[in-house]
Formats: sequence, structure tokens, C-alpha cells
Amino acid sequence: MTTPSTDHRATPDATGSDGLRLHEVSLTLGDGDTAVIALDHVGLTVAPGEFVAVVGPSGSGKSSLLAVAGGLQRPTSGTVRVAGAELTALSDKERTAARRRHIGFVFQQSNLLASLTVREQLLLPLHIDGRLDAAARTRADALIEAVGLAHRAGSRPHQLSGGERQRAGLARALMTSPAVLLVDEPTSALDRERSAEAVRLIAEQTRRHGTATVMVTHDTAIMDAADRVHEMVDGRLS
Ligand SMILES: Nc1ncnc2c1ncn2[C@@H]1O[C@H](COP(=O)(O)OP(=O)(O)OP(=O)(O)O)[C@@H](O)[C@H]1O
Repeated sequence: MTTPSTDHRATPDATGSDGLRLHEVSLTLGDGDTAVIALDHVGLTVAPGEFVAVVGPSGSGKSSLLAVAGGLQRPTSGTVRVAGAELTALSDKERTAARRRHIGFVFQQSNLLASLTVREQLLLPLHIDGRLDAAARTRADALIEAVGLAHRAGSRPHQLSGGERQRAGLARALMTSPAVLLVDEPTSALDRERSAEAVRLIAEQTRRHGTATVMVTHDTAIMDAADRVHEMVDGRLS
């Protein structure tokens, strides 16, 4: 099983700061007495082609880290650079565009659109960007095959199992060959064999396309597959 080699990533900027770079990132959630420091001066650099695992107890800030790294949430302070662009300096509209182009998310809830088939889910981001061509359709079909959903390409989310939805979400995230891939424990609804396959696909994407990958996990097999493992405790990353 291989992934096609279409590569839409941004070229590195003049300083070569491709990949993902968080500098002194803090995030406070809530306010007043209920304020929580979800991220506390976090620094993290993930080079293109690097696969980083993040572990840590519940509530330690792992989801917050992915949300900020992916531009879904603005940090209270600090900077986030993705593919050479400073996400934290962009307007909301620019950040959304950068996110669609450079960042792939695989979250626990796969956030598939109810009305679209698996194949349409993969094609939608390219359609929105006006980049839907024959090569994109070929890549979509290859990825659907790679995650073992060829027989489900025409199915809508309600017709899929939890594991199948996760695999569809993974294929969608890989569709644009993102510069940065952010994965939140994708394997919880997958059996052991499927889980190993998903991790293999993510690792292959990382190496082959020079993607900077961060995966939050509790799975020791994933930690073994990663280049580095960081631990998150009380909003701090070590
Ligand atoms: N909207 C919010 N308002 C206030 N506090 C929040 C909010 N969302 C999360 N938190 C708090 O921020 C901290 C970090 O949460 P986060 O979801 O990032 O942790 P996590 O490590 O991903 O946890 P889990 O492993 O349980 O998913 C926790 O203390 C959480 O209770």
C-alpha cells in the first residue's frame, strides 16, 4: 500500500522555517475564578518529515495544544508558525485559508459532513480551493483504498461504523498532503490491525511528503513509531 505523491505543500520561507514551530505559547481558558492555564509557555518544533508523539494525563492540555497548533484556537500569547507562515499574525479569514491548505486534522470525532459520501468528503477541500482536477480524484480514490474503504466510497457517515468514520477522517486529512498533520488518538475505535495500519499510513505520509506530524496518544506502539515523545503535564511540555 502506498500513497500517491501529489504534493501541494508550501515551499519553505526564506528562513527555512518549514514544518511546525510553537514559541512560548500560552493559553488561558475561561476567566475569573474559573480560568485555567491550558498551555503554559509551550515550545515545540517539528521539522518536515518528523513524527512526534505527545502523551499526558487527562486535562493536561493535549487537545489545547493541537487546537492552537492547527490555528483552531488563538493562543493567549506566543507564536505559531506553520509552513513558514505565522498563524498567530493572520486574520481569522487568512488563518482559515492557511488551515485548509497546510494543516490536516484527525480528531476523535471525525467531523464528517452528514450529507456527503466518503469520496465527496475527500474532494470538498480541493473543490473549495478550486484545485479539484483529475489528479485529485485519482489521489482520493487511492487514499480511500489505502484506508480500506473502497467498498464504502459512496456511503454517507451514518452508514459507517465508528472505525470506518475514523479511517475516512484520516484519508480526508491526508488528501491535501498537509505540511502539518495533527492527530488526536485516531485509533481508539479501531481494532489492533486497523490501528497499526492507520499508524503506518500516517508514518508513511510523514516521511514521504515531509509532513510535520504531531500525534496525541496513550498507545505505546505509537510511541515506538514516533521520532520523539513529549510529555504534557499541567499545560507544560517536556
Ligand atoms: N472551554 C474551556 N473553558 C475552561 N477550561 C477548559 C475549557 N476547555 C478545556 N478546559 C480545561 O483546560 C485544560 C486542558 O484541557 P485539554 O482538553 O486540552 O486536555 P487534554 O489533555 O486534551 O485532556 P483529555 O486527555 O481528557 O482529552 C483542562 O483542565 C480542561 O478542564
